[in-house]
Amino acid sequence: MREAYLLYRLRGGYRRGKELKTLEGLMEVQTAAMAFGGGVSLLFLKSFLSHQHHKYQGGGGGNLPPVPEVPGLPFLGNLLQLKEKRPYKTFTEWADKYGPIYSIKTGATSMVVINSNDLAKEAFVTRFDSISTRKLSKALKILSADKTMVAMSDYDEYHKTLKRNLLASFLGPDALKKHRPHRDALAENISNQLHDLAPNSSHKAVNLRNIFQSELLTLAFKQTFGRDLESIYIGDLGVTMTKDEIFEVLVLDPLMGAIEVDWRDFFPYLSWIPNASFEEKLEQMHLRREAVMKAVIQQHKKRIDSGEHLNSYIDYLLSEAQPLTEKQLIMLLWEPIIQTADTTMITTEWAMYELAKSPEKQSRLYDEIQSVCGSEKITEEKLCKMPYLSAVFHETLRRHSPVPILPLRHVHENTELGGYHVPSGTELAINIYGCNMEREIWEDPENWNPERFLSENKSIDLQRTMAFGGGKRLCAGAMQAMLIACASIGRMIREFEWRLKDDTGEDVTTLALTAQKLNPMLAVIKPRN
Ligand code: HEM
Repeated sequence: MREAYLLYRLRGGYRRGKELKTLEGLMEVQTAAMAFGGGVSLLFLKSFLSHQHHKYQGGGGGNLPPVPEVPGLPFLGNLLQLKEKRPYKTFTEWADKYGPIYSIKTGATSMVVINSNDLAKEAFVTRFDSISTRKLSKALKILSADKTMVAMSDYDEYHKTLKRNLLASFLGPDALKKHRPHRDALAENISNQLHDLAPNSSHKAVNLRNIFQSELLTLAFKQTFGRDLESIYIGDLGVTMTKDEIFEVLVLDPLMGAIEVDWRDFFPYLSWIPNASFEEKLEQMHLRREAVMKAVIQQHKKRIDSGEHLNSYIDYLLSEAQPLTEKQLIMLLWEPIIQTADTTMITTEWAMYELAKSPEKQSRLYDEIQSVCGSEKITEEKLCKMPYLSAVFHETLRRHSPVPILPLRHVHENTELGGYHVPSGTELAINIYGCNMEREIWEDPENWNPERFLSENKSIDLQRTMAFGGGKRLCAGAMQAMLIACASIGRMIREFEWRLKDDTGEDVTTLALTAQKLNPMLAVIKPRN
């Protein structure tokens, strides 16, 4: 068994501290393009330019002007200008120079980038019918099992059915009520672990991420399968995996895999050229995830066959939903696990980082909690009475939007945005980070300042900051994320005083597909009386 496990690891099973590859990987595109040689490049350049020319002259645009272009290079377009690991920053800088909507070329693909709230709303609602599909990168195609999940599917009947299922059993108001004991257990467990660590935290700082992430995974398993999972034998791989290892296969690997760059994404007409190492890496990731999910599903199918039913997503999908293929079942059960374990943790960690950095704001929040709860526990019912806590949550989503660029949308018929003609075949990037940094809407946007939401004098709706997207593709888990993050932040501030272990100034660097803090927050915590 141990040998099989070692063999599996050697084949690339787990890699900690692996090198990040985002658009930095575009450098490889340059190398690849050079490798094809000048003659070939010129040939493609000619066909590329003629294609672009026809697109912009093509029908459907009426008299509307084309979207302003960011100047780039022939053939490569703007690829080399996107080497920065955080393209949302580059997009936002370009918005200052070229306006809130512009078009860029990533190789042979035209992409329109939107950086303002009004334009995003236009794309979410008014023009949605022309922009409701997705054209996935090679990596996302493999990892989403070719759109077999809610978030990556086109907006069609399949998507609507899946989203309905998810809301009915997992994330809608009734389902959230039923899963309440699991969220309460999460808050309780985090509190207990922090109390255990507090006495030594001035020597050994507390890494909230480790605790929170593991509890979120527990929650995700309870909601998806009815109970937590400590370890499991994976028949297809011949190994037993611990919870940490399962987390790596189900959450960390796919998050990293999703940002792997295959140069053929930028030059679709070169798709016939093999890129075996890329495909093998992603396929391995997919197979490992599938093997783990299959093992867990098998275990629970046996439970259900034996007559034991639990309040869980798998019980719902197998009894109430229309029949699903094995591939669909695997993907639908995996999706909320990765979604639960990632963005809520990112938001909570950023909020706690900002509060630990700012003793006055921390005190203000503590005073609010005390005045509402007195000697009683914080419960979800009391959250609506705490406007400052809500403001902390929304300001964190604004300043540190966990999904800084929405998954790309595909324009499938000629349309318009902001008074410009956008031809069919264009990719659309909605830069949520850019929208949340828009100076006309947010004063001093770089500054994390929850007070800005208090002056609004009205309740804050979940779409105020664009962090959950909008329209028909609005995040299905927004309410769950809000409940977990607010209840946990409230409880952690109520029970402890937080300060950063090393307050060495701003540390707002991010990592990966979602805007995870690059360096985990390390804090010293002191129990309050
Ligand atoms: C703070 C936490 C979260 C943030 C900021 C967030 C953000 C987002 C964003 C930006 C989208 C894309 C919308 C689009 O493409 O237009 C999305 C989609 C989605 N999210 Fe979340 N999310 C969070 C938590 C969750 C949780 C906890 C779940 C489930 C357990 C979840 C489930 C989904 C699903 C299913 C979709 C696809 C919706 C669709 O395509 O119709 N999210 N989320």
